[in-house]
Amino acid sequence: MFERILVCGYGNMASAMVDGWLKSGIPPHHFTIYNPRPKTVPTGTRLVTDLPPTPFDAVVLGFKPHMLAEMATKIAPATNGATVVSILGGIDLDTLRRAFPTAGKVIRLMPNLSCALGKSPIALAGRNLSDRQRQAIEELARPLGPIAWVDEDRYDLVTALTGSGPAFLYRFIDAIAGAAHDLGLEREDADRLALAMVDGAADLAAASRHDPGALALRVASPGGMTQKGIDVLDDGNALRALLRETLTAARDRGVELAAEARKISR
Ligand SMILES: NC(=O)C1=CN([C@@H]2O[C@H](COP(=O)(O)OP(=O)(O)OC[C@H]3O[C@@H](n4cnc5c(N)ncnc54)[C@H](O)[C@@H]3O)[C@@H](O)[C@H]2O)C=CC1
Ligand SMILES: O=C(O)[C@@H]1CCC=N1
Repeated sequence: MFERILVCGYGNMASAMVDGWLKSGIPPHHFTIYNPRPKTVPTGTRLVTDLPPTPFDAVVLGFKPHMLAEMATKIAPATNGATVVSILGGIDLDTLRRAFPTAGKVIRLMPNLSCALGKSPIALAGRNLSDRQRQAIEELARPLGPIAWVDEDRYDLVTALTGSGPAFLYRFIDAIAGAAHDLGLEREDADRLALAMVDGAADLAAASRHDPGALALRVASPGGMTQKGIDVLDDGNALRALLRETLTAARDRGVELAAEARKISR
């Protein structure tokens, strides 16, 4: 169990994680938040703009990948013997280990913004972990959403699907509402209706014993309206091909980020 947790970099993602942890009942005094620019942090957590000399059980890396080299030097003392938990897109375990040679274990943890609700899929990767270490990581990750240990060779793909995925889905919601507006709905009404539709449809799919492919068929009456729309999405496998391209581009950027970080950390 990690009790002294340092969160380095407190932006969109790290703050969503802290919100999720606090909502799950972890006491706020477990968290020290290190951000050079003062921020509003949840009551009971400690905000520092200089690193304290006290030891930590876990250090969460919540800054941008390109800052790794600079941050590794800066926060090295805090990582001594601690478990380093990285949410940095693309950055692999070897690079993290080189950046934090005195850390206990280094772990990759890929969340998304739904952490704040405890509903983010959490991808984990780490090496040579004892059962106890694995358990401690899982205990930290579980309040944020359902966890999955992932082989590192698939980690960037999983990141594209679950870490970047909300952005793709938000674009879809925006696009379907925009399309309805183009065709005559007030934009505000289209936005509200599209979001409510996605909310209900996702809840239903999560609760259903049918997979989304089968659910689509339950919506589409033969010869009806929905099927005509599905035919457009399916024409030439258009939607699937577009999403394959989308995931490939995101995944491959992870490979580039890793290569850039390797150059710097040598
Ligand atoms: N935004 C998202 O949905 C997801 C982001 N990630 C990862 O999370 C990390 C952070 O991304 P975001 O939260 O989106 O970025 P962000 O820009 O919102 O947050 C970065 C934070 O780092 C802070 N920072 C800047 N210089 C610093 C320094 N010298 N020391 C400590 N903190 C410093 C900034 O003030 C800011 O609060 C990235 O590595 C990204 O790959 C991973 C999964 C999803
Ligand atoms: O865009 C990024 O690089 C990060 C990784 C997954 C989501 N945000």
